[in-house]
Amino acid sequence: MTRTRILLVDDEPGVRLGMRGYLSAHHFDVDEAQSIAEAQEVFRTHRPDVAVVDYRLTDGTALELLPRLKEIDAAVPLVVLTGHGSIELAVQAVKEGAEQFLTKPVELAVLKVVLERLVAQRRERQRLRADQSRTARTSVNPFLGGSAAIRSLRAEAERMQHSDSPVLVTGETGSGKSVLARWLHEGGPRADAPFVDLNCAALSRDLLDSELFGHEKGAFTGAVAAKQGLLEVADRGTLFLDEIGDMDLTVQPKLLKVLEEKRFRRLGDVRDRRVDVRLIAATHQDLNAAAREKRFRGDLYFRVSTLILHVPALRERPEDIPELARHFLAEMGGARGRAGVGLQADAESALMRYPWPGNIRELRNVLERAVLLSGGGPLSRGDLRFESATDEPSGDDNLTLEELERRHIERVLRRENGHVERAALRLGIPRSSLYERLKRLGINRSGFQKSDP
Ligand SMILES: Nc1ncnc2c1ncn2[C@@H]1O[C@H](COP(=O)(O)OP(=O)(O)OP(=O)(O)O)[C@@H](O)[C@H]1O
Repeated sequence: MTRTRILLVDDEPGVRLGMRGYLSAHHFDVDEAQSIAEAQEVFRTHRPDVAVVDYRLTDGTALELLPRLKEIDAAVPLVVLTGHGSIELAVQAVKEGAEQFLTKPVELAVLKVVLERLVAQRRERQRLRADQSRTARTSVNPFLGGSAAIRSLRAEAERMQHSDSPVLVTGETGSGKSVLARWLHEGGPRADAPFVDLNCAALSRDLLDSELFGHEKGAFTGAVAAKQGLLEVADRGTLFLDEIGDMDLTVQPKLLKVLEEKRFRRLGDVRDRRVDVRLIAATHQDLNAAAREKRFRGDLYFRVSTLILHVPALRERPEDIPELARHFLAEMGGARGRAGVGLQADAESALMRYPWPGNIRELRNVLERAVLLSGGGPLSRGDLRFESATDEPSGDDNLTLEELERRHIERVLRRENGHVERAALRLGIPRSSLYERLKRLGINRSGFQKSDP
């Protein structure tokens, strides 16, 4: 459970001391301010979860302070304290944005309950906002299968789950990097705070900037209202940056600052805000090479790759495929009222031999299509339509060189509709040499010419 930060605004040091002592003993982190000016400064930089404001301050009243705090961050609940228990003041304070009104002397146990309730409501709102920023997903077990590769991934991931250091998840597209990131969050100490998921490749530089850091009203044309960035939404939780290798070079130093100083600035703002997030980044690229080639900042690379988890490609762990396939079939069959769709032996071995360039995502798609199109009963090899250009399982390891050569030439001829010159170009050999091989291998090129227009 992450600790709750409270800002106490009161001009009497004795009152602050009493409240601070009680709240600190009950696991709150307390910041203090004694004037309107100081309160704004501390509120902006320390990002409290709730602010408790005494009505009367040396340089004004809570009614002046509340709108200014709301302007800085409207999501933070405000509690107003007064020595004059007047309904009129309460109404005014609520109008100015106070969530709660308490009369002095405050019963500390009551204050604690009020604060806890406001914080719980705020976190729930944050969580809802975070849910909207990503496609809804349900928890998925990233370690299905018993291969040595997946067992060792699990052991490493378990060691990292309770750390606060950034994690870089590497692996081919569709191998389950996002699933692993979510698992790290859900089993870790930040699980009750949001998991915010942002794909750096999907957004233009400017959009990424304003999505991540937020902006102030008027920061650019069209910024008609201030907007919280996803960093703020993820405060206390986990920020998952997918495809970090595609993050624009101008945005990278700002992210580095967040990691090093736990501070950031909204676009158009003049001051920094504090934020506490755990970063998990994912990439299918070789980020180290990108850093060497200056396509990615070296200092950011070192920072995000403190811990690295590599998700193995599916073809490197074919023994896990039957279990994954059964998992998907049970899920899909259940959703379509066709419980227990099975796999025939020939289908299972075809799945295990196919190279899966799109990894688990592709496995899921192939099975989904097969379940939709098959007539019922266990799936056979004939029900499976593989997506890659090599529409056959490769099983290359068991082929002779001659057979491999034959298959490759046939594949290229098929792609080039039997056109020898183009096929020779693609194979990188002279046309005469391709004719010679066709003859030697007994391949009839006319069989690859498409008769359809
Ligand atoms: N262990 C798993 N069990 C069940 N489904 C999984 C598993 N791993 C991945 N998937 C599913 O496969 C698909 C791809 O997973 P995910 O998005 O995590 O991959 P990725 O490596 O992040 O892909 P990309 O590089 O394209 O972002 C998703 O639909 C996900 O639910």
